[in-house]
Amino acid sequence: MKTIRVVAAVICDSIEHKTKIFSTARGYGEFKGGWEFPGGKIEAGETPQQAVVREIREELDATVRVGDLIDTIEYDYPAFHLSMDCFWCEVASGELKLLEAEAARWLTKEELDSVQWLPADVTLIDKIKSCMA
Ligand SMILES: Nc1nc2c([nH]c(=O)n2[C@H]2C[C@H](O)[C@@H](COP(=O)(O)OP(=O)(O)OP(=O)(O)O)O2)c(=O)[nH]1
Ligand SMILES: [Mg+2]
Repeated sequence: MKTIRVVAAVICDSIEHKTKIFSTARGYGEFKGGWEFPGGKIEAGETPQQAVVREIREELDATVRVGDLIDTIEYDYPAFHLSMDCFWCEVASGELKLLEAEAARWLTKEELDSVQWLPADVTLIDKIKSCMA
């Protein structure tokens, strides 16, 4: 099965004290309407961290500071294997604009289960919860 290497930005209000997490609903394609973390495919020659910064500029028009790796999610979709590096991030400059997503929410720990996550993200959510205030 083909593996696609993806990065995801788990943007929080403050990496030091995480009370809210930014999530978006996909605006197009097979998973349209599913909730996820902004990001996308790593391009040739890029580090995962560089891919995060590029993707967030492309999708949200803002610059993020990339913190620690939270987890690498390995998940088998019917058509491909997903390998996704998920990083804590904070907005460094600019405002988050929805250039591709159809909706976005800042979710508290209690609200994290209130959206329909993409299947690969479900295990990540528990890990995120355990790191939030
Ligand atoms: N960005 C992102 N992708 C996710 C998450 N969970 C999950 O299963 N995926 C899957 C959906 C897609 O098949 C793939 C990521 O691709 P993408 O569509 O974001 O890639 P991209 O931004 O480079 O977009 P494109 O040019 O290929 O349209 O990973 C997630 O939390 N964030
Ligand atoms: Mg994307």
